[in-house]
Amino acid sequence: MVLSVDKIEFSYGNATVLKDVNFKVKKGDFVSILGVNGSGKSTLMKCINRILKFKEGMIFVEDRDLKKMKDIEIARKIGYVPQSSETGFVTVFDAVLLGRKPYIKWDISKKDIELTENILKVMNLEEYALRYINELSGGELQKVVIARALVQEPQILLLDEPTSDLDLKNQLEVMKIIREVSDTHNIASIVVMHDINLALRYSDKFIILKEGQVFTTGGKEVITPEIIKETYGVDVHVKNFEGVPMVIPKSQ
Ligand SMILES: Nc1ncnc2c1ncn2[C@@H]1O[C@H](COP(=O)(O)OP(=O)(O)OP(=O)(O)O)[C@@H](O)[C@H]1O
Repeated sequence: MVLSVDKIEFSYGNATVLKDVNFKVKKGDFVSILGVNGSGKSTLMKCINRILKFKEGMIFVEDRDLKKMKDIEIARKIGYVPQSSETGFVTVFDAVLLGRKPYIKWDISKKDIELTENILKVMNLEEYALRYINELSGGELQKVVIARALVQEPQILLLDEPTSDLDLKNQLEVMKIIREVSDTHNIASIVVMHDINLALRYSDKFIILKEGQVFTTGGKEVITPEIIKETYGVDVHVKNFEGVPMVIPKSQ
């Protein structure tokens, strides 16, 4: 297991947002976290990256206790792409290269440059390399932020709604890249998703959060009309299309 989340609990002040959250993730897994707005998905991602400090429970990254890890160790092992992207007066190349920061001692190495060039190519961002990131569209910027997390060569990649700003082509492209990176580099990707069908197409494991608790977890088989109704309060059909289950809301 590359990640074990063991009975964690988190509160903002008196408001408990995560309760008794338990799950395990293996190398190479592509896990989608689903749940309604406010169910605790982003909070969970921030606890795994130790941006937020949970009170109860434990998180293990491989066999290391997250609470005892140094910041640099976390930065090397976990890549995190938050929901909202920042802007700034740096080029796309430099913004992606910044992902190598946990590895750079004195100077940027040939490997840092090569990895940056390679990921820009893989993500079709080469032509933007010298553009300033504040001159990009929301979708282009999103791809840059994902490229920066990938160049970090993490063992765990946390992505909070990575496709929310992207058009259809880029949604598919980004999910395909994340899937390929998980497979070829054996990275565990944990992705907060609102688009259940996109999640079903690329993920092999699902964690559904409801009111801060794991409501259900498992493979594609957990996505049933009953579970969707109980999670989102919506009546749906789940139909197989070209071998992939699809969630289709019933007409109201
Ligand atoms: N900084 C904060 N301080 C206090 N409460 C917060 C804070 N951030 C989030 N919350 C609350 O915690 C709960 C869970 O929020 P969180 O952002 O984790 O949900 P989410 O499932 O990611 O939602 P969404 O799908 O809308 O992004 C919500 O009720 C939210 O209002």
